[in-house]
Amino acid sequence: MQKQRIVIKIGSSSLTNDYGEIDVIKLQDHVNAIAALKEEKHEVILVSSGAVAAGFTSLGYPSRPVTLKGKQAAAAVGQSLLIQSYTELLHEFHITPAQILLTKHDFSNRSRYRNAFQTITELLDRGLIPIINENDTVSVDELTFGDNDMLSALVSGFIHADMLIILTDINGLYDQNPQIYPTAKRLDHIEVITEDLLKNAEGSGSKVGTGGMKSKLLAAKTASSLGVPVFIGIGQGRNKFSEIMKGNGDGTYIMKHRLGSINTKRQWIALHSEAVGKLYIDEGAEDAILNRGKSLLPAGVFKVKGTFEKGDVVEVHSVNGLLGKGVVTYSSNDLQEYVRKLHDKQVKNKFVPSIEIIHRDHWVEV
Ligand SMILES: Nc1ncnc2c1ncn2[C@@H]1O[C@H](COP(=O)(O)OP(=O)(O)O)[C@@H](O)[C@H]1O
Ligand SMILES: N[C@@H](CCC(=O)OP(=O)(O)O)C(=O)O
Repeated sequence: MQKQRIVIKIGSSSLTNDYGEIDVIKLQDHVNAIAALKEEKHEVILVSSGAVAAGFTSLGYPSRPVTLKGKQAAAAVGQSLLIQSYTELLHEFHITPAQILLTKHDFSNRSRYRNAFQTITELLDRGLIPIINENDTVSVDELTFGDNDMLSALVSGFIHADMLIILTDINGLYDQNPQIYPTAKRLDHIEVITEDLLKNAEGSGSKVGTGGMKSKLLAAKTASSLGVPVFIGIGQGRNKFSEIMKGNGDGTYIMKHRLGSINTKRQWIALHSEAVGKLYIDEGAEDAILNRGKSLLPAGVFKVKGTFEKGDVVEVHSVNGLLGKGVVTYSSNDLQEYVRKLHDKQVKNKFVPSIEIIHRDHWVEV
């Protein structure tokens, strides 16, 4: 098999037991399989949960804490225990891991986003295994990724992974929660994640996991929209990841065919940037940018709202509502002036330049 770049997300339930301890047998199995992938020269990025689950016992909690300070303190303890265990086990295979703790801010800030990308790429180029987790100790509720399923989807899009493997405690997605409906059927392959599938994936998971199947599906939807095929399921033994990559995994494959990957800048605009203004465009401009792949020109803009600078991200609306987001090449002041002149019959014909306001490469539809 050709060299592939694989993101593997391992949930708390696949790393720890219900008593807040790292399950060394489970961990050893993952490490053996990662080492097998490395032997085959694949690049591996691990998104590992388990910090809270591995740390709460040392803090004297009887079960996974529910308060923010409890979870953050547990993560501070558990994260170092986890990395220590990974380091020791990977060392047997002469593999060095590198810990990366990310916050949502690292994605929303364009230069931090670029830096994270460069660091991960450098680690991969040098043969290391980045082990990523959310920086739980400093992330507060409204500023979190939600869960590591979503973090793994964002990471896999961001580094253009060939596949995202979400390893969990169940062999894939069922048409209903199998814990409640014993006749539920496993879905082997899906292309589109429908509202129905999401509704039937609600319901709690293990005592140590956070998101349940629904969060995995939402993550798969994001990864899929970024052109990354996803596997959700289980596996055992040294060859579990290579078997999953070959299509023989015990779980659900989610892949859309004919989808190319989306470049990192457009991913950032779509998923992480904050729009600071709004442009309202007419039907001709809507057709040009949505159906004809054109850049947005000033002639189609009839209203500018908000204060922004050249290089900021703005929303674009038409009478049909929000169309997408893009990076503007004008400040709001210049643009307002430009649009005013353009629509002023007195000066209209004297005003010739027609430089794009949003270049097509810096535009994403919602
Ligand atoms: N439709 C469904 N198909 C499969 N699993 C489901 C479904 N609905 C709910 N679940 C639950 O989701 C759980 C997996 O989520 P979770 O325990 O959070 O995993 P992890 O710790 O690996 O992130 C399963 O064990 C199962 O109980
Ligand atoms: N960042 C948290 C994990 C959050 C999370 O999404 O957990 P899980 O549902 O087990 O993948 C931790 O390390 O405990």
